[in-house]
Amino acid sequence: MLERFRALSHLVLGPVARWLIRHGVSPDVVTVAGTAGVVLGALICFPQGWLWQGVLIVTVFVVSDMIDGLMAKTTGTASPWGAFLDSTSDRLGDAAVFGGILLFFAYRQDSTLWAAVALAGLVFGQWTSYVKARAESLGFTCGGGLAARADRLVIVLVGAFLAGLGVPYVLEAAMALLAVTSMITVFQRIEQVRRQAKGPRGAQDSHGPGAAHGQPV
Ligand SMILES: CCCCCCCC/C=C\CCCCCCCC(=O)OC[C@H](COP(=O)(O)OP(=O)(O)OC[C@H]1O[C@@H](n2ccc(N)nc2=O)[C@H](O)[C@@H]1O)OC(=O)CCCCCCC/C=C\CCCCCCCC
Ligand SMILES: O=P([O-])([O-])O[C@@H]1[C@@H](O)[C@H](O)[C@@H](O)[C@H](O)[C@@H]1O
Ligand SMILES: [Mg+2]
Ligand SMILES: [Mg+2]
Repeated sequence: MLERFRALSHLVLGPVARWLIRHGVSPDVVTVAGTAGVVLGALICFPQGWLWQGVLIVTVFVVSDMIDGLMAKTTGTASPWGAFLDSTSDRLGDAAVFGGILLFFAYRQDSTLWAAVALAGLVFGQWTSYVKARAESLGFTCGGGLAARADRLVIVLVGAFLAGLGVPYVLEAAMALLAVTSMITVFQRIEQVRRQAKGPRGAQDSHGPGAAHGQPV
């Protein structure tokens, strides 16, 4: 849903990207540093119960994930390596954010139930991304759906921020929403792939999806 704001985010973050480029910073450095910041911020702050503080730190670093690609496109250095580094780093950052919230529920709230819901949000979120990555590796088109990554991050971060300010049950509601919407997104994406695979081209065309990779479709 938030994907439509990508152009707007480029407009807002353009000056930051150009400043970093002028100072000789590469997109890969921004990707790696941003991921490290997300991981450290989430895993240090959330299990301690420092929720709003953790959200502010994580938000600063998660925004760098919009800046790295913008820098690469601005300098004409966008590459398959950059795409690979960016996507695989995102998985680690996401795991730290949801893992941090899981540890918060387990150790600060003593709630196995909500820790399990956070785990479900983590698993369905990573599954969503994997479905897209695997589908694209087989030559299918796949993406979008109810809760893509930016949507998932905004839901968990807004929920944690408000919970940190003392709003009751908002983090629980956010985690439940995430678990459900991410699961729906998995099925939406699987259905996208199934339609292509079982359609006339996917089933019959030996030059269609999957053929180039020597994989069964
Ligand atoms: C008073 C103070 C209040 C403070 C309140 C704080 C509360 C904070 C709460 C929430 C904020 C959360 C914000 C988080 C937004 C997350 C957005 C996000 O995840 O963005 C990531 C994606 C970027 O995706 P990706 O990495 O795939 O794209 P890139 O552009 O990087 O391109 C990748 C290609 O680039 C090349 N490449 C990359 C790297 C590299 N090293 N080399 C390369 O070559 C390569 O070709 C790659 O393929 O961004 C998006 O998806 C864009 C859309 C996101 C729009 C987000 C808009 C946020 C909107 C709302 C925030 C609501 C806040 C509400 C606060 C309410 C508080 C009560
Ligand atoms: O698939 P998803 O998680 O909703 O959203 C995202 C993809 O659209 C993007 O291509 C990739 O770089 C990110 O790491 C993330 O995976
Ligand atoms: Mg990025
Ligand atoms: Mg990314």
